[in-house]
Amino acid sequence: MKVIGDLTGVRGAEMDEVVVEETIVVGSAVAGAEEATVVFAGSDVADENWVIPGSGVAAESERRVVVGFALTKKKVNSFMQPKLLSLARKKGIFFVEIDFNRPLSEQGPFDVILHKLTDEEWRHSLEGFQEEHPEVTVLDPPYAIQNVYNRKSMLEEVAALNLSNSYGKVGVPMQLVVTCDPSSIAMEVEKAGLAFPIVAKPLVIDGTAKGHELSLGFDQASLSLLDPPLVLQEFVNHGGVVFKVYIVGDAVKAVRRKSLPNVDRRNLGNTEGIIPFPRVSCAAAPADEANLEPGVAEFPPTALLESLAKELCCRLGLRLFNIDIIRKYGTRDQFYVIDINYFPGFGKMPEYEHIFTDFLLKLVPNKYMKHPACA
Ligand SMILES: O=P(O)(O)O[C@H]1[C@H](O)[C@@H](OP(=O)(O)O)[C@H](OP(=O)(O)O)[C@@H](OP(=O)(O)O)[C@H]1O
Ligand SMILES: Nc1ncnc2c1ncn2[C@@H]1O[C@H](COP(=O)(O)OP(=O)(O)O)[C@@H](O)[C@H]1O
Ligand SMILES: [Mg+2]
Ligand SMILES: [Mg+2]
Repeated sequence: MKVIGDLTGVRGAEMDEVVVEETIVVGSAVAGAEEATVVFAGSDVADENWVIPGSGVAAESERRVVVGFALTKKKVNSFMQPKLLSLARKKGIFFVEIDFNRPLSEQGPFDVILHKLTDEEWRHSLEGFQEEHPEVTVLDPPYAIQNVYNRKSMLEEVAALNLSNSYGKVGVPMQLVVTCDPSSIAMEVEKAGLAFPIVAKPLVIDGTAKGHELSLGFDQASLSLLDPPLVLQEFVNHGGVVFKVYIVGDAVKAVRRKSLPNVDRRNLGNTEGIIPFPRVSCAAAPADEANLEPGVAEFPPTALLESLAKELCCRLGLRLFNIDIIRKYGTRDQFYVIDINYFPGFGKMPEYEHIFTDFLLKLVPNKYMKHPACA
């Protein structure tokens, strides 16, 4: 493949050195240079050679994957890590921060919009933009995200799926939404037949810490201390390990995290009250494999997670999420999904920079194609 000219000026083509099959091209080019297509490989992704289609070195915006992003500072810090940005650049993917002070339609052009903001104004402007630009992929559609911001609707598709195959069974713990007066909670719980201990979770996740203020209830009398609206979920003994299963399109990767220890139901009478607990399963709390019983530490079968993820991608209409799944203690293949998070902490997902950039390129295949010589 001929390479003519050099590579500067093609915004983002700041490679000092690219490998073009056995030829090393060193230098820089002026965008819009005469003929040629450029085949280049980012130095650390040598197995992926990409050709920029069409004649001439890319005229700037028409031959690059431009991802507009609207994220909180916290999310930018945890997600936009240097290793992601540099690999993305090598693959011709450019992240452009969306300016909230200008109409979305005056920005771009974008191939993809990546977002995780909860304010209504943003949602409204994004939905308007989506109508004008159906060609732009929105990760993910606001209506689908809203579904997992409510702890009732969040798990409904998992319950409806009721996945059961030779690898195992995946359900959701018995749960009850309470919006009533606190004094009536005990009666509602008794009517629903929920067993103690019970995990009390805010019904709505609003992006603030409040949406993660969970507590454990051990006896009926204490339930009147709770502050609806809540989801009350039966506590399932699971050996102190939760599996966080990250999903990026069709890529699935599980990690182990610390979780709440088993509760001995024979001692329930000795424990009472509502006990708040911290975010026990955050990244700072990986599950220490050494102290875990073998059956507890064992990851759920990959095939089970992959079929669960595939189904939920379709049913939830989401491509970027994770699932918190636990194994019922004492069983080998009885699993419960207890939480689903939209656009979670992908920065903690092993190999996320490769997984995420490959996913983005697959979203806009006509922008780049595998050069036949490299196929
Ligand atoms: O609801 P749970 O199951 O706790 O999941 C949380 C949320 O996904 C958080 O994202 P958000 O804050 O956007 O809701 C994420 O924080 P980051 O996005 O900062 O990574 C946490 O990452 P860890 O704290 O690393 O687990 C992850 O554990
Ligand atoms: N039904 C349950 N049974 C046992 N442990 C639970 C249950 N629900 C939550 N937990 C524990 O509480 C932690 C946080 O619950 P989760 O529903 O994931 O809320 P959050 O959205 O704040 O992560 C879980 O990682 C797990 O350790
Ligand atoms: Mg969780
Ligand atoms: Mg969550």
